[in-house]
Amino acid sequence: ILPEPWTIRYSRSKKREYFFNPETKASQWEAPEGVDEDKLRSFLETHPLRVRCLHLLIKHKESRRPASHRSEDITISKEEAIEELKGYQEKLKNDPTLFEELAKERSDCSSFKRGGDLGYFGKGEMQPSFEKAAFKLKINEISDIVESDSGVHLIKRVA
Ligand SMILES: N=C(N)NCCC[C@H](NC(=O)[C@@H]1CCC/C1=C/[C@H](COP(=O)(O)O)NC=O)C(N)=O
Repeated sequence: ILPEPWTIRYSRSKKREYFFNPETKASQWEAPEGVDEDKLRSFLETHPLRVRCLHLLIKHKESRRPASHRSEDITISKEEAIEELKGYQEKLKNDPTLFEELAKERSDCSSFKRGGDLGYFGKGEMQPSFEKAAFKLKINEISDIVESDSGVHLIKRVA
C-alpha cells in the first residue's frame, strides 16, 4: 500500500500515525504521493499500529524481577505459575468480564491497580513475545498463556 521504503508509525506524543522513510529519515503527517487512502485505512483495521491491553501477570522464580506488590521474594516455579494461571483462564472462559477483577486480585504487575490496564502501546515497547501475542488479538479477545521474561501472562485486548 505504501511505496517502498515508506513505513507508517504511531506518534505517542501526537496520538496519531505518521509516515517515515527509513532511507531518507524523512517523517511526515500526510501519506506519500500515490497512496490509496481507502486501502490504507482498511489495512490499518487489520494491522493496528497500537493496541490497548489488560494483562494478568504471574511471576515466578525465573522472572527478570521476581518481586511485586504481592511479595518481595517470588519463589514459585514457572510450572506452578502456569498451573495457577490456567485456573484464571478457566474462570475467564466462563466469564471474560472478570478480567479486571482477577487482575486486581492476582497480577504481579503494578498495572493491577488499573485492572491490568497497560494503556495503548505501539510496536517496540513491550517484550517481543508479549507484543506478538497482543497485536494478534481481536478487540475483546483474551490470549492463551503468554511467556515473557517478566513471567506468564493472560492478555485481553480492549482497543
Ligand atoms: N510502554 C509502557 N506502557 N510501559 C513500559 C513497559 C516496559 C516493557 N514491559 C514489559 O514488556 C512487561 C511485559 C508486558 C508488560 C510488562 C510489564 C512489566 C512487568 O513487570 P517487570 O518484569 O517489569 O517487573 N512491568 C512494567 O514494565 C518492557 N519492554 O520491558
